[in-house]
Amino acid sequence: MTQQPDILCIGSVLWDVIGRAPSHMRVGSDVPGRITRLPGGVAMNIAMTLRRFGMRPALLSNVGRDAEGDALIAAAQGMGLVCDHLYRSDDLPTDVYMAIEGANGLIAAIADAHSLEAAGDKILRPLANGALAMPAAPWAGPVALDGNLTAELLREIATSALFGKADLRVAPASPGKAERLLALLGHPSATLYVNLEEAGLLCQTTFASSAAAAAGLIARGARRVLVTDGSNSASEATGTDIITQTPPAVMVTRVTGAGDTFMAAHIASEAQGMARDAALARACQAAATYVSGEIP
Ligand SMILES: Nc1ncnc2c1ncn2[C@@H]1O[C@H](COP(=O)(O)OP(=O)(O)OP(=O)(O)O)[C@@H](O)[C@H]1O
Ligand SMILES: O=c1[nH]cc([C@@H]2O[C@H](CO)[C@@H](O)[C@H]2O)c(=O)[nH]1
Repeated sequence: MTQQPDILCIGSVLWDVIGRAPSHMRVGSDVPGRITRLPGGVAMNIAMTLRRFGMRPALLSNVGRDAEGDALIAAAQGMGLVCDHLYRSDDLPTDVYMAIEGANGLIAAIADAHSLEAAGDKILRPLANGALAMPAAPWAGPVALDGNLTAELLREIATSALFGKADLRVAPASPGKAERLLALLGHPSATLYVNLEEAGLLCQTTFASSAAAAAGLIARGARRVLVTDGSNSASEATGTDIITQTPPAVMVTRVTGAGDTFMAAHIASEAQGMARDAALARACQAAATYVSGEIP
């Protein structure tokens, strides 16, 4: 039986292939280490985290009809993610992201999300054909949308009636793709989740604080934004005010994924009816707990 989701995660769902070595690495290094494969892609990461916070996300993406795709869907279903609405392409392979991490941090990464880009608006069919929604009754719940979609598709979403009633929560896929989100900046029901660097890229400037960045994005037409800045304060801004809070101090053992944890905790807190201050505090706390190495 198809499970009814309470949030849609739209964007990349792929395999992360991560090579990790304990040594300091540079261009051309060839060192012993470990290579692992785990479910990834921004939409998938957000969905996995939302699930931990008690929500029931459905994935909208392209997954190939290949062995990698079958294994990825089995992993997602095992975590309780709704996979019934994924587009399974016969000719587009499952996407993959590859990163090399040394003792000195991320050395380099390549995101091959070409199949998602090629699938285009086919991934959105369940929002029009009645499977999840239809033009006469558009999806009226939360949507976590990632910036792996092409700028063209993001522009279409920004004006589509299929998203006219949705509570859009938007995350960039990487600093390199941050500018794709410009199409959604003026969307009347979009909330943007960005870090300080991404806020600067969207506004073509640099900001000294999350509050300044949040104000800058509102000035550029955003309806609501949340800006994080690592251990420094995080801010939420609307057209009327800005609230700012400082995450609790913790010992950092991991950083990748902090932004996803912040966003998922914030969305889940609001879905549970928490007020703005409380939701921001819970998101800061959850992401700080995550970077400290614990599971929030
Ligand atoms: N050093 C830290 N100490 C405490 N909390 C932190 C630290 N780094 C990150 N956090 C928590 O995580 C949130 C998001 O961090 P950050 O701004 O680094 O996100 P990000 O750059 O999107 O992360 P990533 O891209 O690695 O997932 C912060 O608002 C904070 O709550
Ligand atoms: O362009 C992209 N870069 C990185 C990711 C994902 O983000 C995580 C790393 O920051 C990782 O899961 C990767 O798949 C993506 O989906 N698109």
